[in-house]
Amino acid sequence: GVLFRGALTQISDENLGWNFVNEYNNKVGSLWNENVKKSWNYYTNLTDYNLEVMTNSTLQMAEFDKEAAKNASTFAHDGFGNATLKRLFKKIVNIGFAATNDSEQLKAISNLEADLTGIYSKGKVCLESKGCLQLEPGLTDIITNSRSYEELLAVWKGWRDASGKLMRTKYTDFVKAMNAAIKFSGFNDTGEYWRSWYETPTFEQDVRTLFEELEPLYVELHAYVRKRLKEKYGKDMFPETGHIPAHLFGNMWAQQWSNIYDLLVPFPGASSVDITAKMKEQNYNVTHMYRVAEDFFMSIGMEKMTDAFWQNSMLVKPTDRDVVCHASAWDFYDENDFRIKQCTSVTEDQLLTVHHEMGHIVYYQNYKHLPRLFRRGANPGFHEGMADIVSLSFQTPEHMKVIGLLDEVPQDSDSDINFLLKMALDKVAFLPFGYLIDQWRWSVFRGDTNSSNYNQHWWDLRCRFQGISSPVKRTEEDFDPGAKYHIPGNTPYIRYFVSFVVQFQWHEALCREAGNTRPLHRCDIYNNTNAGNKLREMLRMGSSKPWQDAMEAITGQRTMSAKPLVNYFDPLLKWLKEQNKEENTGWSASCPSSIPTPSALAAGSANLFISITCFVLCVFFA
Ligand SMILES: CC(=O)N[C@@H](CC(=O)O)C(=O)NC[C@H](CC1(C(=O)N[C@@H](Cc2ccc(O)cc2)C(=O)O)CCCC1)C(=O)O
Ligand SMILES: [Zn+2]
Repeated sequence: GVLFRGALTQISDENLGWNFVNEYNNKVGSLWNENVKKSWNYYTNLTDYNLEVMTNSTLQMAEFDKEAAKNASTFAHDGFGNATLKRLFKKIVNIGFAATNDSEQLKAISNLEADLTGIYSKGKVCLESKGCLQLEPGLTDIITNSRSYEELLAVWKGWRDASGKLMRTKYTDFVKAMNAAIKFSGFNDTGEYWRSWYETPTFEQDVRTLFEELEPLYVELHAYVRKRLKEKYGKDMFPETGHIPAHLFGNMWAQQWSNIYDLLVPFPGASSVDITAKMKEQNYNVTHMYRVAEDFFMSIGMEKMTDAFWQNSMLVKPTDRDVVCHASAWDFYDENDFRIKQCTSVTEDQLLTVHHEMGHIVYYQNYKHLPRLFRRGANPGFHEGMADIVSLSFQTPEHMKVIGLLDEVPQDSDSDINFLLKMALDKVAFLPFGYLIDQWRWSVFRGDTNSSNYNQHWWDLRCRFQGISSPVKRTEEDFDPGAKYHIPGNTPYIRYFVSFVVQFQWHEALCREAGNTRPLHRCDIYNNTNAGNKLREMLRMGSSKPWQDAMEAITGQRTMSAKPLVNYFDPLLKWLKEQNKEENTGWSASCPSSIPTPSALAAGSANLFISITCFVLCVFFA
C-alpha cells in the first residue's frame, strides 16, 4: 500500500499532497505563534532568561522544520501539476540553517546573534557634557541636531568604539557557523541562500545595473551637498579626493541626509516644511502619530489596526528594562495579533518610521487569509517597498496641508526644488548605502573578505560607492560594519535597495490609477480607494507567486526599473547640474590617504595667525 510505495518510490498523488500541506499549515499556526511571542518577549526585555527561552524555541522550530522537510521529500512534488501545491512543498523543504545535522551550529547562530544584538542595544557612549547615552534617543539626537564638527566626531567615533569594535570576534564565529549550517541546504554560502529568495538567477547583476543607472543622479546630489558642507565646516576639513567626512550628514551611518536639510536649503526664502517643529507646536504625542498613519491607510481602503495591535504593541521606550529599540513590525500568524515595537519620539523622522512599520502591518493584514507559508512579501524588497510607499504621498506639501502640518501649499518652482531636494536627501542619498551593505556581507560570506580585512573592505566600499570617508584613522582593530544594526541583527539589506527602486514604480502606477494630474513628486494617493484596491491586489498575493507576477499586478511590467525614480527627480537633476557647473563632481575610487583632523584645523589657523602677524609686523617696520 501507501507505506511500501512511500518507502521505495515517492508519492505522486496530489490529493495526498494537499492533505500534507494543509496539516502542515494547521500545525505551524500555534508553533509559529509561540515562537514569535518568545522572540517578542526577548526583544522587549533583554534578560538572559528570555534569551534562553527564545533560543530553545528556535531550536525546537528547527527540529520541526527538519522533520517536515524529510516527510515532504517522500512526495514527488517537483512533478506536481498544481503550481501552488508545488510552491508550498518547495517552501517546506527549503529550511535554510535548520537543515544542519549539528544542533551546536544552530545554538551558536542563535546565541551569537543574540549576543551581537545585545551589545548593539545596550551600547552607550559617555560624554563629559551629556553623561552616558545610548544610540536611541541620546546619540541619535546629537547626530541629528549638532552642527559642531568635533562634537559630531566624538559621538560618531564613540558609538563605533561602543558597538562594532566589541563584535569582531563574535561576528567571525557567527559567519562561520552560518556558512557551515547552510551547506546542508545545498547553498555554497549564506549570501547565496539570501539571494535565493528573489528567485532571479541574474539578481546580483540586476541590482548592479540598477545602481549604475542611478549613480549619475547620486553624483550630482553628492557634489551639491559637498559644496554646501564645505561652506559650513570649512574646506580644510575635506580630503582632496572629493570624499565627504562620514559624520556630517545628520545620520549615524550617512545613509539618509534629510536631517541636515537646514544646511542645504536651495531657496531659503521659499517655503520648506519643518515637520518636527510643526508636530511639537501642535502637541503631537506618540499615540496621535500612530492614529495619523492608521488614518492614511484606512483612507485608501485598508483595514484599521486590530485591538490586539493597540493592546500588545510597545510604542515607547520602557524605562525599567533593556529593549531592542530598533523599530520593527511583527506578525504573530494568528490573523489578529500584529504589533509594532518602536521607541517612538515626536519627530518627523519618527513619524515616517511609524508609517513604515504600519505599512508592514498592512501587508500582514492583507495576506492573513493565505496558507502561512505564503504570508511573506513577494520578495523581501516588496515588503520594504510596501512599508515606504505611502510616505511618498504623506510627505508632499499637499498632504502636509491636508493634515494641518502646513498652512499653504506653495506652487512656485523654488519651493518645488526645496521639496524635491528634501526627498532626494532620503531617497537618492540612500541608494549607494542600500546597495553596499550586502556587497560587503556577500563578500564576507563568500570568503573574499575575512577578519583580516573586514574594515578595509568596508571603507573601500563606502569610499567607492558613497563618496564618503572616515573622519578618523581606521584599522582592523575597528569593526565599523557592526555599528549598523543589520549586521549584528543579521537582517539582509539589499531588500532596502530593491524597495527604493520598486516603490517609485508603484507610486507612478498607483498615481496613474488614482487619476493624478500633478507631477509625480506632488501626487498624494490619500483618500483614493482605486489606488488602494490596486495595491491590495498585489498585497493579497503574499509570496504565493513569483514577485514578477506581483509587480505585474501593480505596474503591468514584470521587471524592476530605475526609470520612475529618475523621472520623479528629473526637475531636481536639472537644477543640481546647474548648481554644479563649477564643481568637480565625483570622487576618487579609493579612500583618501591622509585625514584632515580638528588638530590640523587648529594647526592650520595657528599658522594662519602667525603668518598674518608677521605680515603686519614686516609691513609696519618696513
Ligand atoms: C520582525 C521583523 O524584523 N520585522 C521586519 C518587517 C518584516 O520583514 O516583516 C521589521 O520590522 N524590520 C525592522 C526594520 C526597521 C527599520 C530599518 O531597519 N530600516 C533600514 C533602512 C531604511 C531606512 C529608511 C527607510 O525609509 C526605509 C528603510 C535602516 O534603518 O537602515 C528602522 C526604520 C525604518 C525601518 C524595517 O521595518 O524594515
Ligand atoms: Zn521595513
